[in-house]
Amino acid sequence: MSQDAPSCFTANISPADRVQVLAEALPYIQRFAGKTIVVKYGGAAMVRENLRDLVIRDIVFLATVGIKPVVVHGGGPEINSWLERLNIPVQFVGGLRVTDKITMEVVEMVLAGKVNKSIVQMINQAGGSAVGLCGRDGSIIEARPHQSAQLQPDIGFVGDIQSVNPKLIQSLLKEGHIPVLSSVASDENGQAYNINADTAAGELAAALDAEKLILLTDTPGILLDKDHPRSLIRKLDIYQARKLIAEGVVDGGMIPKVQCCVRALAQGVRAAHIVDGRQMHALLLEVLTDQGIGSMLVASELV
Ligand SMILES: Nc1ncnc2c1ncn2[C@@H]1O[C@H](COP(=O)(O)OP(=O)(O)O)[C@@H](O)[C@H]1O
Ligand SMILES: CC(=O)N[C@@H](CCC(=O)OP(=O)(O)O)C(=O)O
Repeated sequence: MSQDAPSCFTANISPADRVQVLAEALPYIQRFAGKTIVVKYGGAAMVRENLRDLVIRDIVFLATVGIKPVVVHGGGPEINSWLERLNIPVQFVGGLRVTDKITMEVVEMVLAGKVNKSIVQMINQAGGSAVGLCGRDGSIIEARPHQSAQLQPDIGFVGDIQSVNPKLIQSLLKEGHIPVLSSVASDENGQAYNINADTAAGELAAALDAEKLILLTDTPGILLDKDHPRSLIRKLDIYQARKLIAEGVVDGGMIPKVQCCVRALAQGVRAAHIVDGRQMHALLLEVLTDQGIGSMLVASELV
């Protein structure tokens, strides 16, 4: 066994058990083969090296068995670190980065450049065929100023999504590539905008009529009490999700995640999942097991 072999093959399990594991995954592989799954890649799964390798391999695994993963990535911490190096202030309002002209340039260089290309390289090295894009490529995402920008003009070039044109992504999927998208987009005049990566993933999932939207993050999922990991809510529908936001149970960075799941579900995505990217093989556990992991949001509990 080579040193690079996936951990599930170097773990101390017998060949018979390995075959058993694959046999149990088969019904899920058959169920999702040919279906699109949008993965928001961020949080610890992107920052910690050991987890990064596993997530990348999981993505390549899904593509290899005929499922169509589309990766939308974040990179907030990487942007922060470059802004600090350049002595540019880092500021957030309501979870969104205040993005003036120079910050926008750094955001684009970091997200569409460094982060995007390093994910592409890792996927290719793991045996997949990744194509890196940002919202500007093929006019995939058209942006407009964030809706609160009129009220808070100094939030700068933060964008909302005006429209999504999924054609380029669909042709890449057809050819067996793994699209990797950063959430930089432009408006009709070519002005660049910085869009929250969760929001971009949700809208893209809707435009692609995806089977699943999976958001990898740094918590077990949606918690009833965010300080108690055991208070995980396993399944909820749009109405319950909205209620949790209104009651303040869901706050901070979890708000845009839950909101983008709700919007994706309302537009026809079959299920949205908020899962713990710190857990090894979180993606495969979500897609290829009955119980899944994390929180699953559906349009209606009755479905
Ligand atoms: N009800 C909740 N359940 C889980 N996390 C919550 C909840 N409410 C607020 N949060 C916060 O949301 C954070 C996740 O959002 P964020 O840090 O923006 O994630 P990412 O960096 O993966 O995009 C959690 O670390 C937690 O502090
Ligand atoms: C408007 C806005 O805040 N954009 C985000 C885009 C990147 C992102 O969303 O990255 P994470 O998923 O790692 O947080 C930012 O500038 O940080």
